[in-house]
Amino acid sequence: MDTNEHEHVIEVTDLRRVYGGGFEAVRGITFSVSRGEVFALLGTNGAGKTSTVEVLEGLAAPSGGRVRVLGHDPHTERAAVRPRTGVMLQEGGFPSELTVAETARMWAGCTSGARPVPEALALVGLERRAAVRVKQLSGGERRRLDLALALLGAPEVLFLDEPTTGLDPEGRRDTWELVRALRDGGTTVLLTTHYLEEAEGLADRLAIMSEGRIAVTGTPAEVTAGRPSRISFELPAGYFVGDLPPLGELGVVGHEVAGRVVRLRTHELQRAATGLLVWAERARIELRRLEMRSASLEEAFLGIAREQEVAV
Ligand SMILES: Nc1ncnc2c1ncn2[C@@H]1O[C@H](COP(=O)(O)OP(=O)(O)OP(=O)(O)O)[C@@H](O)[C@H]1O
Repeated sequence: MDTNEHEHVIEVTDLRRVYGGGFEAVRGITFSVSRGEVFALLGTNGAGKTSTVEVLEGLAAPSGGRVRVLGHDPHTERAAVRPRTGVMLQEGGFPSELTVAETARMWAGCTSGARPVPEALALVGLERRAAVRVKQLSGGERRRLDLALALLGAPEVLFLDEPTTGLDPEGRRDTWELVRALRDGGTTVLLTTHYLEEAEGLADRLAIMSEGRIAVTGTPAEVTAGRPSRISFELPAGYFVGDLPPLGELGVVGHEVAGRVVRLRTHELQRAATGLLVWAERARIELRRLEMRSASLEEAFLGIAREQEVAV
C-alpha cells in the first residue's frame, strides 16, 4: 500500500551512516515529513546533511536504522520510489556542450511521465535560455537548470540540496516562490540549506544537525523559542563595558566584547534596551551601529555551533 494524505511521506528512524574508513557521519537521527510539507535540514559544514539526503534519495544504503519514502525503502525498492521523486543535487554535472533544451530533453527521455520541456524551463525562468549551451550559463542559471530537471517528472517528493547556492537575491526569491507554489500544490519538499532566512521563510518544520545528530527540531517558531534576543552597539572611545549599568540588572544573560563592539544576549529585550538607552541618554553618548534583534533561527544556529565548540 502506498501512502495517503495522512501518512508520512518521508520517515527516518534511527538512521546511521558509516563511511568506508569507519567514520560515522550520521549517528542515529529520527524525523518524518508529511505530505505537502517543506522540511529543512540545517547544520554546519560536515554536519551530515548530504549524507542523510543521499540515503533518502536511494543513492546509498543506511548503515543502520530505517528509511521510508512514499512507504518504500528508497534503496532496495528504487524502481517504486524513483519515478515519484525529483532530485536536485549540489553539482548537476551535465555535458556542457549541449544546450539547455537538449539537456532537458535528454533528461526527459529518462523520466517517466515527464512534463513538456518548455514548461519545466518556464517554471525556473530559463525559457529564454533554451538555445544556450550549458557551459555558457552562469552559476545561478545552472542551479535553475538543476531545478528544472528535478521538476521534469512532476514529482510528489522533491529533494533539494542547497537549491539557492550561487543564486542572486532575485533568483533566490524566485526559487522560494516556486517551492511555495509546489508545496501548495501538494509536493513534499526536503531541502538542505546554509541560508537561515531561507529555512525561516520556507520551512514548515526544520532540524538543525550537528556532528551527525539532530540538535533541535520543530517549527521555526518552536526552534527559536527560548533563545535570547541580541543587542549590539559600539561604545565611544574612552568607554568600557564596565561603565554600563550592571548587566544583570538589565536582564542580560551573556555578553561578548570585540574591540569597541559590545554584544548582549537577553530574554527581556525591552528591559535591556530601555536600561541601555536611558543610560546612554544620561551619559550623553551615542551608541553607534546600534542593532536589536528578537530571537532568530540564526541565534539558535549559532547557539548550537557554540555548544559544539565548547564540547570539542
Ligand atoms: N565518502 C566519504 N568518505 C568518508 N567521509 C565522508 C565521505 N563523505 C562525507 N564524509 C564525511 O562525513 C561528514 C558529513 O558530510 P556531509 O557531506 O554529509 O555533511 P554536510 O552537512 O552535507 O556538509 P556541507 O554543509 O559541507 O555540505 C563530513 O565529516 C565528511 O567529511
